[in-house]
Amino acid sequence: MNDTVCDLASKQCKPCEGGIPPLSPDTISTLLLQLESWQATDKSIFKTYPFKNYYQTIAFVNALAWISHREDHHPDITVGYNKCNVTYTTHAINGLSENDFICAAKIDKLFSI
Ligand SMILES: C[C@H](O)[C@H](O)[C@H]1CNC2=NC(N)=NC(=O)C2=N1
Repeated sequence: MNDTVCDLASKQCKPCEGGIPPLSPDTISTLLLQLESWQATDKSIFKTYPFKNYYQTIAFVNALAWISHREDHHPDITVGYNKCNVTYTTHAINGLSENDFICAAKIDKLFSI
């Protein structure tokens, strides 16, 4: 199995303090196919999750924060009454790394619970 085509959500983020190149546009396209409705710029991936109310939105944000802490990889989040926008980029390389896609897959899984 090609390394970019396997279960992203079961992987763990690797510490990144630079020293690796950002993912290529081809790899980004391949990895995006494994996510549910995420969109990409050349340096980030983002998605807005809908919720019924503020309580459910904040419960999601709390679980997201817990996963971010566990993975030591942190998204930018924008919270509204019934929606949450999640944006991942890898600051250390000013672009996208596999960590962004691993976390996005884990957040998709969280949302589907
Ligand atoms: C060592 C550890 O991987 C780094 O400090 C992490 C922490 N969380 C991070 N989160 C994000 N989004 N980008 C980073 O480059 C980053 N670096």
